[in-house]
Amino acid sequence: MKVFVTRVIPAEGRQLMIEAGLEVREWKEKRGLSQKELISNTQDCHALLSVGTRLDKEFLQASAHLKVIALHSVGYDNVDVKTATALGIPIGNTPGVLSGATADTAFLLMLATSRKAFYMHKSIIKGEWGFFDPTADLGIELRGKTLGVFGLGKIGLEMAKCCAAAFGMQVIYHNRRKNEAAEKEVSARWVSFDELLEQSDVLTVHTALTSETRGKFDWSAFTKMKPRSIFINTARGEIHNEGDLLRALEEKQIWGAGLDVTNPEPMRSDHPLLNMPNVSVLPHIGSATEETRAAMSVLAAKNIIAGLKGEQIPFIVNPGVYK
Ligand SMILES: NC(=O)c1ccc[n+]([C@@H]2O[C@H](COP(=O)([O-])OP(=O)(O)OC[C@H]3O[C@@H](n4cnc5c(N)ncnc54)[C@H](O)[C@@H]3O)[C@@H](O)[C@H]2O)c1
Ligand SMILES: O=C(O)[C@H](O)CO
Repeated sequence: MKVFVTRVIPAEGRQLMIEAGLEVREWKEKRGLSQKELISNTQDCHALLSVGTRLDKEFLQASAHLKVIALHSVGYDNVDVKTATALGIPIGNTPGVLSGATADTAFLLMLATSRKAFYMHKSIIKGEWGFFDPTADLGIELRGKTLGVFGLGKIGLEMAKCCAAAFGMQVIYHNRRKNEAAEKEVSARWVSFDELLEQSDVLTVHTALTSETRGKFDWSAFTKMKPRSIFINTARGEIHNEGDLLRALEEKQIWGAGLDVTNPEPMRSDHPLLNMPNVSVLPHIGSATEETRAAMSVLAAKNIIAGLKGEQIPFIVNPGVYK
């Protein structure tokens, strides 16, 4: 049986599929696939392993013969899951194995932003390292401050643990429902969304992108935050409104921001956020460690192998497909 893979993936996952007797065809070009290329490459395949490729209704309807689709990500906001379920196609993702690496990225952005690290690094390259000025380029300390987590799930909990252990930060969070197990692990306290905005010194976003979370951090939200607070988003760029974030920083409604995700991606290289001292931006590298990407490829391969054997896939996004 044949699997089409929309990017070259780590050897660990590819090997697992080859050992299971599958023919693996990877898209090796250094550019994304067009919709037409995606459809034509998938036509003679039994499964698709998708690395960040948008899978919309048109693609799924043209590829209804697929026995399984495995995503090389935990997020599945770029897939029309409803259509896949209606067509009987199981969709798999890679939860858990990337939580540590992604939380590390949020922690890195928080610390880098609080000390203007990216901006100061650029100032050396520009030849601006002058005399020692005790009043210039000052950051904000994190010790004992309040961390607000929007979405205390797997990644949010890892971030909360890091912040509590490293800086003794108190953790508050907002989920639709309380996460009592996580509350115990980091002594977290549930608060309303408005209280999260009003009380957080650092507010870090870790929800999926859904119709409820899209655009949640807009002008109205930023104006409720503390003037010396830092906003971190490693979840999805569409959860914040980038124009409103820029204005909130320019008008000092908030102090700083750290982003691993932007809207759109890639961010244009002359975006004004990239020149602000209190802003740190990374190009969506949350899960980008050798260990994590290898583990993600293995989970995706396990989903493909199980799906092609006609078994229930181990990491399923749409369990309704089996009912
Ligand atoms: N930057 C990256 O490279 C990267 C890497 C991995 C994941 N992500 C993103 O992070 C997201 C979270 O991943 P996870 O594994 O922690 O997921 P998770 O399901 O374990 O956690 C998400 C949490 O958000 C909560 N939540 C959902 N909707 C909510 C709402 N409307 N209001 C408040 N809380 C809500 C859920 O209850 C859950 O606790 C993914 O969906 C993905 O978009 C980004
Ligand atoms: O959702 C994820 O796993 C990351 O954002 C990679 O796409």
